[in-house]
Amino acid sequence: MIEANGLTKRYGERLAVDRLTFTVKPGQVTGFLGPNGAGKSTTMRLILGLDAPTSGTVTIDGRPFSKVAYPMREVGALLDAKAIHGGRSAYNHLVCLAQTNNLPKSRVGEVLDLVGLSEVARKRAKGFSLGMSQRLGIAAALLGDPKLLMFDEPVNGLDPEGILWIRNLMKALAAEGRTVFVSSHLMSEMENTADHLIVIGRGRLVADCTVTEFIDQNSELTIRVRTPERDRLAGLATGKGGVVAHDGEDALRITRLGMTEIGDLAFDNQIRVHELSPIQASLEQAFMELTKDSVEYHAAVPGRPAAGAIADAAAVATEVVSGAIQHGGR
Ligand SMILES: Nc1ncnc2c1ncn2[C@@H]1O[C@H](COP(=O)(O)OP(=O)(O)OP(=O)(O)O)[C@@H](O)[C@H]1O
Repeated sequence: MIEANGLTKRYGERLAVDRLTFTVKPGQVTGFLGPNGAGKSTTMRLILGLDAPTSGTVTIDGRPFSKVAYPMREVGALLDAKAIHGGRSAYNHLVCLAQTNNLPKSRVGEVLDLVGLSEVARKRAKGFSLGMSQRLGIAAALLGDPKLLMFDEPVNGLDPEGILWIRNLMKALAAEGRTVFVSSHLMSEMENTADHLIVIGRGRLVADCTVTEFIDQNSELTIRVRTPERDRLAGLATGKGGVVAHDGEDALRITRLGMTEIGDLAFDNQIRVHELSPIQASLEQAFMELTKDSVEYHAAVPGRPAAGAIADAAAVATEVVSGAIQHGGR
């Protein structure tokens, strides 16, 4: 279990991590989400003691990482896949790690098999593609058979087969009762992998909830109605407080009114309805909506104010949303 309490990291003027308090529990995959520059890697480095917090604490099973007696047996981490000695073979790289951490050499063959690198084990790591390096990094993380695993953007550089493989691996590790903490800036990836989500924006906690809660709290249900009397129904729905948009010649998209209300409204006014269907926003849309104000770099959009202005104005909105979610989600 990872417990962060008021965790804060400042680099000069930049507050990279801002009073983060959260718990990562065993037996499930916890997705750590946030747009680029949100503070995910910094938080992971703080957990692993690679950087010291400016204030606050973070512990692994109740102890700071520096007090963990056999680090590789307790925590396996993949932070930067390319941070390996390129002149060594994959096999030698893992053997060195095993020896310096008092782990049996036999474990090297096992993890190479597990990540599918046995055939290239004797090749130098500097010739490895990013995907192969990711697999080698995962092999190193698994070497000590640790009960806690942390992966920073593990699907980077992996092809679709590799992505599916790592997704299943993370789920299997969690099913064995391990704590699995994985960062990504891609909500679509986490939607398929994580049970629980910790979302940050500009270093601050934005959401701490299950995937289902996240969708429910951050996406508005839209109802699509197809009717030959589009404009009459639009007027009636607006009168009832609905927010209405046209969706082609004969259809509307309505929010703020439920499906039953819209159906009854049409029936009471003898309007024929040819389709009445719910459209739930995807997790990706919910995530973009929630964090749009806390991304570090915005691409310029013609006709819109400068990125800084948008980000500043909306940082306040993010705080409001954050409060609502944290209180509503528990
Ligand atoms: N060593 C450092 N010195 C100064 N600033 C830093 C340092 N490390 C990170 N930062 C800044 O802290 C903020 C958070 O960076 P971090 O890499 O933790 O974000 P991230 O969520 O992992 O982003 P990404 O998805 O792009 O990797 C950024 O503004 C970054 O520029």
